[in-house]
Amino acid sequence: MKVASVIVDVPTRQTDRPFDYLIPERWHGVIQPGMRVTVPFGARRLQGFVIEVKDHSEIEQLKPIEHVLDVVPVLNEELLDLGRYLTETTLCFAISAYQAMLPAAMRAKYEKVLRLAEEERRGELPDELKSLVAGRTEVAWNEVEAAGLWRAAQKAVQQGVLEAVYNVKDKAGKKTVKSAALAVSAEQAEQALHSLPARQKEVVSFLLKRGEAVPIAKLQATLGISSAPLKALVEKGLVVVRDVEVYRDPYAHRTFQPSEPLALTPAQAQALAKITASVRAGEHRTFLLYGVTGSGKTEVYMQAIEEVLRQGKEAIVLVPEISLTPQMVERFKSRFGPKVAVLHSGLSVGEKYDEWRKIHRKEVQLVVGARSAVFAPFENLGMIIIDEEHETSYKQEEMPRYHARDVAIYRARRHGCPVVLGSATPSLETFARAAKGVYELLELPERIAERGMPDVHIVDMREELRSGNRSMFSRRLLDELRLRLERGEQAVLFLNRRGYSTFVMCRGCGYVIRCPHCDISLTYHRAGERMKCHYCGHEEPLAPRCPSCGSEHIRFFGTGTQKVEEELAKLLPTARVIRMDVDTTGRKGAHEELLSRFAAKEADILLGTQMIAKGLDFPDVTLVGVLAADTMLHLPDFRAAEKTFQLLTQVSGRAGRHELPGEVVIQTYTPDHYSIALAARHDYRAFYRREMTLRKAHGYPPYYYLALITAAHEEAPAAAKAAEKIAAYLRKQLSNEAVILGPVASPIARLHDRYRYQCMIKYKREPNVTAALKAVIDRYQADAAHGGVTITVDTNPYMMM
Ligand SMILES: Nc1ncnc2c1ncn2[C@@H]1O[C@H](COP(=O)(O)OP(=O)(O)OP(=O)(O)O)[C@@H](O)[C@H]1O
Ligand SMILES: [Zn+2]
Ligand SMILES: [Zn+2]
Repeated sequence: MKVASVIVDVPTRQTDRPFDYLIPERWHGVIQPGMRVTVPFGARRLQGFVIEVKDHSEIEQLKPIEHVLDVVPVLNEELLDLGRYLTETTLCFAISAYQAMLPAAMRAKYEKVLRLAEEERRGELPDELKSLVAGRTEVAWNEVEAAGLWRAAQKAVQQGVLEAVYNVKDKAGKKTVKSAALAVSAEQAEQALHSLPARQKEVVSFLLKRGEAVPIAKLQATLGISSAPLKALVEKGLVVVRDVEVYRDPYAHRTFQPSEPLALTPAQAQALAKITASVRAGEHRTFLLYGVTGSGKTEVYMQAIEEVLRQGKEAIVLVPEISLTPQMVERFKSRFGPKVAVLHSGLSVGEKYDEWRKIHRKEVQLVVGARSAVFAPFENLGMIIIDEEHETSYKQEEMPRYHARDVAIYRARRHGCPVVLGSATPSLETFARAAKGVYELLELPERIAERGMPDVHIVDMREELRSGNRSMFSRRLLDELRLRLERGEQAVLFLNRRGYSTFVMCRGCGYVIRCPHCDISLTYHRAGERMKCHYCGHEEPLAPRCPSCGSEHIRFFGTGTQKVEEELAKLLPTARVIRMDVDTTGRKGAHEELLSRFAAKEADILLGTQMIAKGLDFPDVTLVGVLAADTMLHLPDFRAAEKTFQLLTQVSGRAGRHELPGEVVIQTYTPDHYSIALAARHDYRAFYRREMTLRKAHGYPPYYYLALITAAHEEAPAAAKAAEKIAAYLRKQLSNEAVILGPVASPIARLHDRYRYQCMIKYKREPNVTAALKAVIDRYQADAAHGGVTITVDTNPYMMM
């Protein structure tokens, strides 16, 4: 008897375990762990992943597997284990973990076919398949299944004669081109040659030389012929025209100048040597490459990757979605050409699937991609790089709530290879580990070519107000902008809109009202004119006057890019402005187009949000302006200061990266705040020390662990009651050292028509915590089934809302 353990595609607590199914005889030896199947489940038929194949089961009367969806496993053993690890550490359902590893196309509607890999290999097909395939290049999966040719097909796929392809129903793009190929054998074609007219002869010789189908457009262009000779050849039966699949290549219209490795600076060489030593030794290590902006981290990555490829291994480079700019992609494409696959959210479902398939079939050795690229199904990993490792987008905010850094380290340990975390502003967690020697610190303390860091001027907006300037532009920033226009140089203006507009700040003195217990900003609630702490529930009435200076200018903050653009048009009517925000970059390719217009100097000022903070490298940008440094500083989030420091440093880093020196103007109401003052001085270490002291004092990471539990329901009292019950239960289960805050209304108190309440656990050593949280999920999700309350648990929260 052969039995498969299957994780079915129903993300609920009750179904979150393997179910056993009988493997029918015809699939013995065919079904392997990591394949997807369909199985009967109650009255339904469900998809699922086979995670184990065994010889018997405790269960009697097993139902058989109905269909097999894959010809070869889509998840290898390592990824199956990784799924178990994610289930344990993030408390997700196993099915969510496995789904997260596959491209969306494999969850979408598709039609599966088996396709001949190359015409020449038709002869290698086993006889029974040969007659089924007959003259075709592909056959539907159902046909193979109906003919009972399972095993033969699987073997042919493993030998590379056939390929299993999911034809995704994708509107985004054509995936075939009309191509011409010889319809007869090479000998027959050569014999026919001398009886052909000149033009036709050229075509046949060309096809003979190429030995494969050639797109018709290309054929005609290369030979400079009309369609007539082709038509004639088709009529003679010497040539066939057919649709040939091409990968949807989002970069097809681009040509990449090949780039050569640069001669490294001593600091770069030293960092590289450490990394490559670890690659060659095949040992797992985690490096922190801490290099100031413009210090040449990318060059170190690229040369380290070269070593990995020389070893015959593969590499993954993770880049935050937001900095996966055409510029960044270009650098890797130029260096590594067709060896690179690129994965990011701008690709259509079909394009992503094509890139994934290149990896699965080992046609590429390098992946550059956003968070989920960490699951790239390489089997011989030689290195994983995480660029801008401090970015919070590496944490997924839905199930499985994984952090790419943890997944990278898990995989690298398994493959015996290094992880390289790179940043100019490492996260506190990471720098603390490097300081303790858990990670190895590699430093690039200076910019390339002895270029200095840009001069940063802090402008006190309270002073502007006092001098009667009510504009969102300070006099200093406006003067600097004018100067750039005169000199024909470029400027980048940054407006942070991720900020919340509900903190309460005095425009007179910059004072922001904070929770006395948690050291985070209080949030303003219009109902009842109150201010609340979203960690511990502390609340107080809205102050009519500033508690610090007595001013009545206590107001709420926040303005949009569009308003800034309008004001710019008034103040600097001759300036050509490109605005980049969610509104102007929604269309596919818009992002790229706007940036290339700026690069071509079709504009003087690039005005934008987060999306312009990173990865950009323009030679003529000599001024960076930050319009409101405070917005992020006062998020109700204990990482607000860290995020502010990182953002200011990254934005400033866009200035003066080439010959021309750069200047930065930061406008703020709180010029003395350490995160702003230290960012202006480019002093990461001082910031690190200062922030660590505060984290320790208030019991936050990296000194403490956090877990966030959120209960949501259409009715507020139901959500609140569930959160209360959970808090009470956790207080009983955990030791006195664990602090359980709340329940309180979440900062985003209502989402998708559901009210949200949360509790936060702060703990240091709490062996019981995973079990307790699992129990919470079990108990309250069972309740939820009738009550409608949903519980989410985040064991390493980054979104504190
Ligand atoms: N060894 C080198 N010699 C000459 N130029 C170099 C060298 N290394 C890097 N560069 C160039 O220096 C510039 C800055 O490098 P890069 O963009 O890699 O910096 P970075 O550390 O990634 O910066 P950021 O963190 O701001 O993105 C690039 O234009 C790059 O081509
Ligand atoms: Zn004040
Ligand atoms: Zn509080």
